[in-house]
Amino acid sequence: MKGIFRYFFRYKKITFFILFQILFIQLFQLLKPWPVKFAFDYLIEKKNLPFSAVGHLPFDIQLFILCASFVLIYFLLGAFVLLNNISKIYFGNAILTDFRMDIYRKLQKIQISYFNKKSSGDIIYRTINDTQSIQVIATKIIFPLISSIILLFGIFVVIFQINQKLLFVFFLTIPVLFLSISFLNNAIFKVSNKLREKESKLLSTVEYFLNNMSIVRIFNMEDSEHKKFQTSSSDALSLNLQLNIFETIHAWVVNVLIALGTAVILWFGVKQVLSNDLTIGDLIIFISYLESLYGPINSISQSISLYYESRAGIKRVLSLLNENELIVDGHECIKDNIINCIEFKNVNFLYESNNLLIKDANFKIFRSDKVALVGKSGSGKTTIASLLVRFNEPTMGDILINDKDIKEFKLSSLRDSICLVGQRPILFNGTILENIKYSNFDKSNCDIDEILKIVCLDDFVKNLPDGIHTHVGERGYMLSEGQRQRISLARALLTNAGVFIFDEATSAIDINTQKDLFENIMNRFHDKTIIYTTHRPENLRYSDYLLVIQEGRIFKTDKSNFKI
Ligand SMILES: Nc1ncnc2c1ncn2[C@@H]1O[C@H](COP(=O)(O)OP(=O)(O)OP(=O)(O)O)[C@@H](O)[C@H]1O
Repeated sequence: MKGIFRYFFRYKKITFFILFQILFIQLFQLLKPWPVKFAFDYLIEKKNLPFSAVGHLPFDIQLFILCASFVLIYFLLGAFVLLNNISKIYFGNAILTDFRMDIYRKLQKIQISYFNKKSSGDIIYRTINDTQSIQVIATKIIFPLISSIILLFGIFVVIFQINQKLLFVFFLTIPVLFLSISFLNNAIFKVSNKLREKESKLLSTVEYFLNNMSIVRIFNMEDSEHKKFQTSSSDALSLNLQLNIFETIHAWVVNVLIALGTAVILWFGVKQVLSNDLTIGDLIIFISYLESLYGPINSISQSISLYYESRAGIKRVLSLLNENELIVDGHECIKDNIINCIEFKNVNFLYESNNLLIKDANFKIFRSDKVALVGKSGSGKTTIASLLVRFNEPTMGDILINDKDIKEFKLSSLRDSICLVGQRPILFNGTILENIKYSNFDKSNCDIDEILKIVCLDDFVKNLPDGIHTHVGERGYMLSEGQRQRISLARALLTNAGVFIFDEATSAIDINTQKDLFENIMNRFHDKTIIYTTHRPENLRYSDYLLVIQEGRIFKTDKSNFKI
């Protein structure tokens, strides 16, 4: 929990402002029944009010002042509550935003392999839902708890001053009220937690169907998916019903308990009034305070349940924040994105709990080399590519860029200089142009038309009704896989990187187009270093030499000596 208090300290001023408002709100809460008390104990008894400033004024003026102060108390109370709510909403949202931003920044720094181990749903849930616990802790636990303690304390002080004999009734009422409310609150929390689980299950059922629609249809699983949805829906419905019943019972029990407490106060109070130990006005204050006991007691009981619930959420978020599979940023820049030499020095790599995948890799790649990285499926080609852009770190050994440890370079500079195009093209829901321009277009030496020609997309784009402004749909699904791959390539080639890595980036493109594409790229970018992985023998010819991965070992060989 300590980890979250620093977020509170960031907003010290507003925290004190809220505490100041709470103090005034509780003061006005305590003052609420007092004008009525003075009306009964003084004016109705034809006595002057016991305040020197107003006690000598005519009766009507005194009555008017009493009525006006009654209205004024409610007016000021409302104004402070309004101010307090606005401040709390601002405060809660500000710390929530900070908390989420820290998580998001952290996510951007964690090694990519971490995300392969975790479900993305879990990470999204932690980032969006679990983080809300900090807002709950601030606005629904800490501040209400402070308000309730102040109010309870104030009530005790006032009652103690008026009549100590009746204080025992309060002592009796509070534990009974607290235990009953806590019992019911617990039941409500349990049901509402279950309801939330069911609702999130409902959401994942729909999400699963949307993401896997074709598989569901191919294997005729519609009925089974529909059943899953139906079960979660009816579970959610019955839990909703239970929740409403519990909430109604809660209100009912609280009202009855307060009525019981009031009855006891009336019993003893009336007797004391008759024996002149208590005034009618004091009795009114007692009854009014008894009613206002419900608010703080309910709030304390809710705070306890909420605390346990939020603690679980906060723990989950903090475990993400404390994740140490971090990629630490360096300080150096790669001048003009020029990489003269990439060197692997005794590099070993293994994914957590797997066998050593890369064993003692030693090789150098020089500026403008064209390198084919080959090896059978699962041999570690993509892994080598991911090490070069620091998506993952070597388990042992060093990667040197221009004779310096890769870790010394700023990640942004490294990734400006080495551009990776992965196996699966990733497009956004936008136009072809927007997708291509996602890269650092302003720094490019090429223009869009030239790049479209290089990746053999010019004719295709020209024939589209909206040309380059055609929308590609969600994840680019309105295009073929080969077209998506070529847009991904165009996006990369528009950068001013010194090294391009194409990880089977043309695997879905037909052989003839692929040939033109490779030739175009090798001609236009002859001065750049190009590393590409491939399973197609005909692609080897574009390389100067091969890097072959075999059983974890990497060796350099001439393309004529190698057969895929
Ligand atoms: N995040 C991960 N966690 C654990 N193991 C992984 C992870 N990513 C890849 N692997 C394993 O590492 C090995 C190498 O994977 P990699 O993707 O580098 O192979 P590849 O040579 O590129 O294969 P392909 O030619 O099929 O694309 C595989 O056995 C794979 O199962």
